[in-house]
Amino acid sequence: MTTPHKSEAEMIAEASILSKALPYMLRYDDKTVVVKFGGHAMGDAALGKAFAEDITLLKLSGLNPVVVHGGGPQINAMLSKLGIKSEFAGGFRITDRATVEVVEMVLAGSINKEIVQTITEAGGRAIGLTGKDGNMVTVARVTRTVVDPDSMIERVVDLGFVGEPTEVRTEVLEVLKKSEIIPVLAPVCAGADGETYNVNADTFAGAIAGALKATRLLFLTDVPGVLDADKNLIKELSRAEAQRLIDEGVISGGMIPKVETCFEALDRGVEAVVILNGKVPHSVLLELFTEHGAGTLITP
Ligand SMILES: Nc1ncnc2c1ncn2[C@@H]1O[C@H](COP(=O)(O)OP(=O)(O)O)[C@@H](O)[C@H]1O
Ligand SMILES: CC(=O)N[C@@H](CCC(=O)OP(=O)(O)O)C(=O)O
Repeated sequence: MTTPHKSEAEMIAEASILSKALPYMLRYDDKTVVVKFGGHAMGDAALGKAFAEDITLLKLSGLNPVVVHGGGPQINAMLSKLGIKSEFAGGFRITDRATVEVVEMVLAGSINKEIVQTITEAGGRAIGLTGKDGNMVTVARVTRTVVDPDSMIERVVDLGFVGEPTEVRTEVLEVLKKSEIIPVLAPVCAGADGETYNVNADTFAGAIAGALKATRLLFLTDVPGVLDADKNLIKELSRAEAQRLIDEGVISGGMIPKVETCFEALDRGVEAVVILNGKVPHSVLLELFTEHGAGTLITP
């Protein structure tokens, strides 16, 4: 392949674009950014490669990126292949013993290692871990209260082996921060009862970002951000508006734990959270290293 000849003006224009990243690199130098890569944003090899390149570039630029991944659609595909039925309540998968085994296999086994490998191919160094490793995240069993938007009747749902982080130990992540290695975390954790728990990846990312007092928590999903009833992007979302949209059913499904996590993470000391479209190539770089902030910004 031959590189097309470029004029001096074109080369200067390229250098000028690169130099525009400098103020952002200085702003985020040594800062922790937790990036949650949702299962809906994955699936396309080119997008995965662009994501891995962005994460590698962040680490080499002096930031401390921590990747948390989901894999809901991939778990669905494996469960249906195995003939196991699955249901959600309030955005959380109702998880019996057979399901939690599949969740661990898909998240910690295939998806985690695939992301690690893609980062390696991009020139970075990554290590795949779950909440169990280094006793990083312990969880307690949760139930979920679901409100029917038509009748407004509340019911409590037992979710089975679904956990909520109760304690986060950051030692391993602190060691990795000082190294060249990027942590890639799968939201599978142990409970104090010795059982394995399925943790929603958004909830897990929020707990990690809170414990690390991250400067930014980015949620990469498959929509431009939080949308209103007319499907328009909400550029900045307040706590009161989020609650109203959840109560009205405008925010539903997987967007509920995402939005709830945003506010919990801010309460724990995260500076700002952004929900953005991970289907846009290099969305992480665009969000952090350019002035083109996209998506829904959530600040205290
Ligand atoms: N108000 C809303 N704005 C945007 N997306 C919403 C809203 N309510 C529900 N959703 C759904 O939330 C989905 C994103 O959450 P989720 O399915 O958990 O994705 P991910 O795998 O990225 O975590 C969107 O694809 C959309 O279908
Ligand atoms: C309890 C619960 O719902 N766990 C999720 C874990 C994966 C996840 O959250 O993946 P996404 O980020 O792609 O949605 C699940 O079983 O689907």
